[in-house]
Amino acid sequence: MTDGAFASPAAVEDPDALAVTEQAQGDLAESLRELVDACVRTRVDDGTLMAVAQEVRTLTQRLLARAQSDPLGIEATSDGRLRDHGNPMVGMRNPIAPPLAVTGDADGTMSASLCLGAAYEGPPGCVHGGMVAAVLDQVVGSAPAMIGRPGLTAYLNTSYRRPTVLGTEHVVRGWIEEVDGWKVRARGDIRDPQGRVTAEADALFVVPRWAREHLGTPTGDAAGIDPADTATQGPATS
Ligand SMILES: CCCCCCCCCCCC(=O)SCCNC(=O)CCNC(=O)[C@H](O)C(C)(C)COP(=O)(O)OP(=O)(O)OC[C@H]1O[C@@H](n2cnc3c(N)ncnc32)[C@H](O)[C@@H]1OP(=O)(O)O
Repeated sequence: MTDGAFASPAAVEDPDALAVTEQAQGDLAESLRELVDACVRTRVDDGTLMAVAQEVRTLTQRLLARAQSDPLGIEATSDGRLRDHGNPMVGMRNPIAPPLAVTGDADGTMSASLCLGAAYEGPPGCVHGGMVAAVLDQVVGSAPAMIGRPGLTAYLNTSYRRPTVLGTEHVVRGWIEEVDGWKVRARGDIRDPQGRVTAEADALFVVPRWAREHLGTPTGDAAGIDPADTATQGPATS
């Protein structure tokens, strides 16, 4: 929920060099997304499958020649923002991530376009329900983060109204319903190209006690939004 929502407290040493590294990291992850999609859909012969598997293992060893043992956590990036590049929904470095590009409107509504392929299939031709919930978790949870309250999901109640179809552009939105101290209740939905809701969520995000002293008072840093102003606002309906 933190992806780009906060400025780094420390200056980035060499942003130009870091931008080059990020470009290479992002390109690697994107090439692996293509590989995953090809892995699911390929119909080549058994010999080719075995040969490719061996080649992939060789490539894996090249990457592991220098690798950290811990997960990525949150890092300062070349644009001076804190980002979680390992995040499985938005992470630029994570081939499992679609990745979602979440942006905020002036009224605090967060949105992202969503078009998932064969690797995310649940019911035939449709997005897996767990993936639908994860996407909503991410986009809805980014709304509290944008007002300085990057909470963990306490609950996420998801209603599935229609199938979310693979290979089709959907719009995901999240917005704040109510702010109560460090607790933020937020809602969101996914709509198909006809504007029909395929899934919607009602969620509570809580900034954990261990994080509150580090955050101090909510900063509203990323959007300059006063939580009091957004507490009763929903999104513009379309
Ligand atoms: C820098 C940050 C990093 C932020 C980094 C963000 C990374 C991205 C995360 C992506 C989204 C996820 O996947 S999050 C991962 C999935 N979620 C989790 O793993 C969360 C696991 N649960 C927890 O850690 C905890 O239970 C918390 C944080 C939710 C709350 O624990 P706590 O901090 O000790 O506070 P606690 O006193 O228990 O609760 C605080 C208030 O919230 C209410 N509350 C708590 N849970 C619920 C609930 N399920 N339903 C209703 N209300 C609830 C309590 O009644 C209380 O209200 P009152 O008495 O004050 O009125």
